[in-house]
Amino acid sequence: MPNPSDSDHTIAFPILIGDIGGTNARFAILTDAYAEPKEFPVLATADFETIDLAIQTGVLDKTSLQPRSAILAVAGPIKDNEIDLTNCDWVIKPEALIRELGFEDVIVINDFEAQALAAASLGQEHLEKVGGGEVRPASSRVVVGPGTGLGVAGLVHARHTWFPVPGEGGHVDIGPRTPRDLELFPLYDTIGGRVSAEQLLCGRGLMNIYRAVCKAGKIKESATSPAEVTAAWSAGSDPAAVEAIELFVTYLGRVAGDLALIFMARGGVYLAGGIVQKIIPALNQPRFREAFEDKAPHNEILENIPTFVITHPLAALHGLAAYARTPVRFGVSTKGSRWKA
Ligand SMILES: Nc1ncnc2c1ncn2[C@@H]1O[C@H](COP(=O)(O)OP(=O)(O)OP(=O)(O)O)[C@@H](O)[C@H]1O
Repeated sequence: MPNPSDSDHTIAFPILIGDIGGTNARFAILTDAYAEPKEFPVLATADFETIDLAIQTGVLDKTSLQPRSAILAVAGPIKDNEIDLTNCDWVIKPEALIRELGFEDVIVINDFEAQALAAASLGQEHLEKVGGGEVRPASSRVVVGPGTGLGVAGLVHARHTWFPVPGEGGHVDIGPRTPRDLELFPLYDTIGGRVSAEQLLCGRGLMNIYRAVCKAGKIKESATSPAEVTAAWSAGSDPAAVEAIELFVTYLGRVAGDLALIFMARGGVYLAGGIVQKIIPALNQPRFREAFEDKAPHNEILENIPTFVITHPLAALHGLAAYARTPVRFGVSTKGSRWKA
């Protein structure tokens, strides 16, 4: 049974931290609050039948350290004793991890909650600023990450503590705003009859935009994957790919601006995930910030909110490590998501 309370703020070292994505799982062990995490090679989730096997083979067999606790960030709803991951076949069974792998304490959190912890703890060297505005240190922040899906989390500062606010913000509606949008929106694939932000702002979403641009211009599609669209944009070899990336950053600016308004994120908006790291020059063109700031009557608020690309390659693990070192700094709720031996 998951522990019903979240009043216990001690997590015993060594602590295994893990970021379990749809495609990749990344693990590290923290031996104490001061040491750098010992990282292990990134594992492809498809290579292991279960997470237990991945932890045993990819981590425990490679070290003499026996972690006492585990903190795992996962994409998927955390409920019950069996946690189904959204984009891969693994099912996390914390009680089995305790029984079979010798953990005393297992905490499972949402993957974007981990990204929010990263946004609270990453230094300037892991952030690339896009546009103007300055961070107000104790103000709310927002993390938006186009990846396999569109992840969103808020980060609220109160009582000297950072509270991550996980949610399903990637599924908000996005509507047409320009004459070009009015041509393209009817061509976008919908979900349940609507264009949600995630329909446009993730790997699959980039393809959705690309296909619509090709269809509108009666152009033959040449790119067949998001990576091919960004490669063709970067090389300037396919005008449809160039427009698709321009629209992608415009829509990202629009949604990021909305989220900044919702959280009054004067502490900044942090763009996470693999895709944004590949399109930083496009984000630096004026259209991303123009869309972000185009929020009458509140343009001025948005002009003063900074936006950053998170460039740390293992940002979620970094966030988990910060939490593992000093859990009291973060108001992470473990109610119903913590299991003890
Ligand atoms: N070069 C690229 N340009 C644009 N999109 C890409 C590129 N390479 C991969 N993608 C797309 O990025 C998405 C994956 O995003 P990301 O790397 O952030 O992973 P994730 O959702 O966090 O999951 P995981 O951690 O398991 O990889 C996929 O849709 C993929 O097609």
